[in-house]
Amino acid sequence: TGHDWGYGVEDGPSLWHQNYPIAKGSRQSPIDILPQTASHDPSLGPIALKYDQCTSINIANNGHSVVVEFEDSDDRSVIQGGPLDNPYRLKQFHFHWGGKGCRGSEHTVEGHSYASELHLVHWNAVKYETFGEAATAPDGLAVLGIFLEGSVTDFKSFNPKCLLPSSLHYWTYLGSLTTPPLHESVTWIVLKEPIAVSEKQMSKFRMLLFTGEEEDQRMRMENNFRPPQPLKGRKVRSSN
Ligand SMILES: Cc1cc(C)cc(S(N)(=O)=O)c1
Ligand SMILES: [Zn+2]
Repeated sequence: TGHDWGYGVEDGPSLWHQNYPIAKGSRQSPIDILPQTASHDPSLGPIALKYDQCTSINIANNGHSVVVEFEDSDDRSVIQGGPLDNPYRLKQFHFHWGGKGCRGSEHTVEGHSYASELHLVHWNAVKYETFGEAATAPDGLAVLGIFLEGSVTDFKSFNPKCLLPSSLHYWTYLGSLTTPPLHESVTWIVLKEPIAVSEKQMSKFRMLLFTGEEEDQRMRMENNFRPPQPLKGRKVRSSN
């Protein structure tokens, strides 16, 4: 029942290639970002986020993370600009985090991990009919990655608009979903500036539970992050 993969010793990231051979593909995510080697591309314009009319539908523990789904039947909540050729529609957002301390993000910056990473997932509704179809297309998805670092502040609500840092400077590269099925369909846009969350908020993530094979095997949901994957010649570009 449920998924044939996880983050444990028996089913973790190093074993995913057994059921998902693309795990050893040429554009896998996450990666370790090296700011010095990221080529500054003046043709990369700013990203534009239109989340004002966003309508969240539900929040759920999908056994691997906490996910907030959005109504995506029209273009009311979209990301555009930057490396994207057209608007991509907000579908959901979710988080990855560690068990304690500052490990937990999926992308790293010169080997530095953050406590958590927020992924705002968008799909190319101009070229594709459904999210499922877009999720298997090389230009089908755009995921906005935002680092969360522990600090003693509070953040008010999960409206994605107020989850954004002050600067929208970013790195961008072509990659994949970071959990199975690991489709190589994602244009990653990772913001340089993290947002601050309090240890209290982080502890709330850690109270979420993975759904075990047997319902009574409720394991603590933590360390639901995949380690950095080989760059395999890819270029990471930096906004101005
Ligand atoms: C399997 C999967 C689905 C979705 C919508 C998003 C991801 S991720 N972590 O790459 O943003 C993974
Ligand atoms: Zn994710």
